[in-house]
Amino acid sequence: MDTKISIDAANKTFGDGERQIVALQGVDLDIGSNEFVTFVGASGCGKSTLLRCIGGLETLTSGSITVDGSAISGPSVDRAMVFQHYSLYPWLTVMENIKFSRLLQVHRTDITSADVEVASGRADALLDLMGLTHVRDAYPNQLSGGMQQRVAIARALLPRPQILLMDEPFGALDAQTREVMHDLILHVSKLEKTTIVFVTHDVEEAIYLGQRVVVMAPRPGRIDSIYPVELPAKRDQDMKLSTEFMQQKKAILHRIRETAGMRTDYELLERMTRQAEQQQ
Ligand SMILES: Nc1ncnc2c1ncn2[C@@H]1O[C@H](COP(=O)(O)OP(=O)(O)OP(=O)(O)O)[C@@H](O)[C@H]1O
Repeated sequence: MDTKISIDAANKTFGDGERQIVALQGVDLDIGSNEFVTFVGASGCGKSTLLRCIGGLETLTSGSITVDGSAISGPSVDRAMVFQHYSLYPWLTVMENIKFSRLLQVHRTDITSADVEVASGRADALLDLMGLTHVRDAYPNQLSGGMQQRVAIARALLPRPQILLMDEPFGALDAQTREVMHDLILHVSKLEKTTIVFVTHDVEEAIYLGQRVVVMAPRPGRIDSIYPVELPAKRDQDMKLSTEFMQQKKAILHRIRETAGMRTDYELLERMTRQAEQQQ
């Protein structure tokens, strides 16, 4: 595997003393070039923290994260981030939102008008790819949630990032739109050879998209287990109905529940219901 991102003994703590939270402890992972890795795990197991550290939005307490062998020292256009909430500028049109970061840079001396022209051509191509050409002059509040998220993805892809970091990007979308977005992002990752690190709560989504599913565990946040996905590279929605898919989904869900120490005490619930009925 040609390693793109190397995470080595990564630790991250927040606060100190009794209030100290170990968000990440001893995380080791190599992510390959053009690999699509998905992260799942119980709430608070450090998924977003790890993603933010790769994005350079947080710094590790100890350990290191390198990209192509160089330690990261902050955010970079090579590592674009997409979050659950679209964070588009409501006063800018779709096209202006996509080109916003480029427009901000026009005063930089190392950016030529030719660069801006290339970016404009790429913005047109991305609009087309995302099926947004017909709404290029619309404002965000005139778009559906799925369309807004497509604008946010096009904006992230404009500088041709080598790495795309996605934190529950489709969490707020309905099931049908989410399926469309899955096939779209798989298509983009192949076309652009982007390395994608994707955090989700949806195990089905994690298996469908990922070449590997990393299960994290909480308190302290750490990698619990890694599941290679054996599905054919060219995904098809019907694969979700296959026995292999179902079995892997079941195994991962089971593992997440175990790591979270979650247990539904049905007996207690039944006793409480009976007591309440007797008191009526
Ligand atoms: N800025 C911060 N200050 C203090 N604690 C933080 C901060 N960011 C995260 N944490 C804590 O670190 C732990 C890991 O949080 P993180 O958001 O990374 O988990 P997560 O797996 O993404 O959770 P979820 O699935 O609920 O989004 C949590 O206990 C959280 O409360």
